[in-house]
Amino acid sequence: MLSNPIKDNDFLAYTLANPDKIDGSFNFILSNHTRVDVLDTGVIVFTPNTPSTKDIVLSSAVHGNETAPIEICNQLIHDLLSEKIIAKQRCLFLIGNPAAIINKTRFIDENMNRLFSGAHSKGEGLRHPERHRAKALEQYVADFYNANSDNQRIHYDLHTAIRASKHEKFAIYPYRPGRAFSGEQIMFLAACGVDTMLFHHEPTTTFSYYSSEQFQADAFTVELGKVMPFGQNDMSRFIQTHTMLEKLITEIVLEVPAFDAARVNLYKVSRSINKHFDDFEFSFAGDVENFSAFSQGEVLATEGGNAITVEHPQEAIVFPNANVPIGQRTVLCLVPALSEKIE
Ligand SMILES: O=C(O)CCC(=O)N[C@@H](CCC(=O)O)C(=O)O
Ligand SMILES: [Zn+2]
Repeated sequence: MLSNPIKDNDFLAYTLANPDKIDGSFNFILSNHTRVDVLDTGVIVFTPNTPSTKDIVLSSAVHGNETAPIEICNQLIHDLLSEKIIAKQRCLFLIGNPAAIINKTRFIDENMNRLFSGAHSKGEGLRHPERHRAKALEQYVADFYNANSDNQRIHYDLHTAIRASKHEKFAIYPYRPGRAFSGEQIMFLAACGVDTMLFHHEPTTTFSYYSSEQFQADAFTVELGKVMPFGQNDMSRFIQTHTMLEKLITEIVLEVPAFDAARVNLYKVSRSINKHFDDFEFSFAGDVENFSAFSQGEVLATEGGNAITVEHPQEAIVFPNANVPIGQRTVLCLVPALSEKIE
C-alpha cells in the first residue's frame, strides 16, 4: 500500500500530467477512515470504512472546455485527500476527457456525450480515443455500482452550457419509462441552485441516461451555468452547489424539503430536432438564450428547403447548435411539464 503520491492533493494537475493513462492503478488509506483507489487517469474512488447508504458518481469534463464543474470536483477531491472533509458515502469522481481539457475544447474527435450505452462501439467502432474512453467510463461506473447493490445509486454528470440561459442552472432528467421521477432528487438539485428540470422524452446516448437506464441510478445531466475558460469562472456562483455536494458526500442522512412544484421550473422535452441536411440553419439570432420561447407557427429553422416551425402554443428552446454532424440533435424543444409522475 502506497502513501498518497498526488502532489498537493491536486488530482486535476495529476490527471492533466498523465492525460492518456497512468502507470498502473494504485490505492492508499487516509488515517484509517477512507480507502482511496486511483484506477485510471481522471478516475478516483473514495470508500469509507464505515457502512454507507449512497454510491455517488460525480463526473465532469465529459466536455473538455466546461471548466466550472472540473474546478468544483477538484476542490471536493482536494478536501477529501487532505482530510479537511471525510467521506461518509462511497464516491467515484470521473474527469471525463483530460485530452480535451488540455486542448480547451468540447472534444477532440467526437462528442463523448453521444457515445454511451454502447454507441462507442457502433458504426465504425472504437476508432479514436474518445470512443475508448466512453467505453472505459461505462465500465468504471458499472464496477462501482456492482460492488454494492444495496446503496442508493446517484450520478450527477456536471456540465456548463455553451450559451447563456434564462434559468442559469438546470438539469436534464433522462427518460425513465415506468419509473416515477424523484421529488427528493428534484429538491436536492434545487438546494444546489439547480431550480429548473427538463424531463427527457426518449432514450439517448448520454452518460446520465446510461447510469439511469443500466443501474436505475438517480442520474442527471446538470448544467451549472455558461461555459468559461479556467480562471474566468465566478466561483461564488457555485457555492450552493459545492456546499450541497459536500453534504451529500459527508453526511449519512441528508434532509431535503418535501417536493414543492412552486419552487422549481418543470419542462418536458416535446421533441428533439435532429439535423438531416448540411444547410441546417436556425432562424433566430445566434445569441438567443436557452429557454427563449417561440409561438406556434414561428419558423425555428430551415433545412433542405423545409421550414421547421413551432408545433405547440409555445415551445422554449435549449441547446441550439447547428454545428453538429448529420443525424445529431440540433436543439431540444420544451413545453411546460404539467402531469409528470413525481414521488
Ligand atoms: O449548451 C449546449 O449546447 C450543450 C451543453 C451540453 O453539453 N449539454 C449536454 C446535455 C446532455 C443531455 O441531454 O442529457 C449535451 O449536449 O451533451
Ligand atoms: Zn457539456
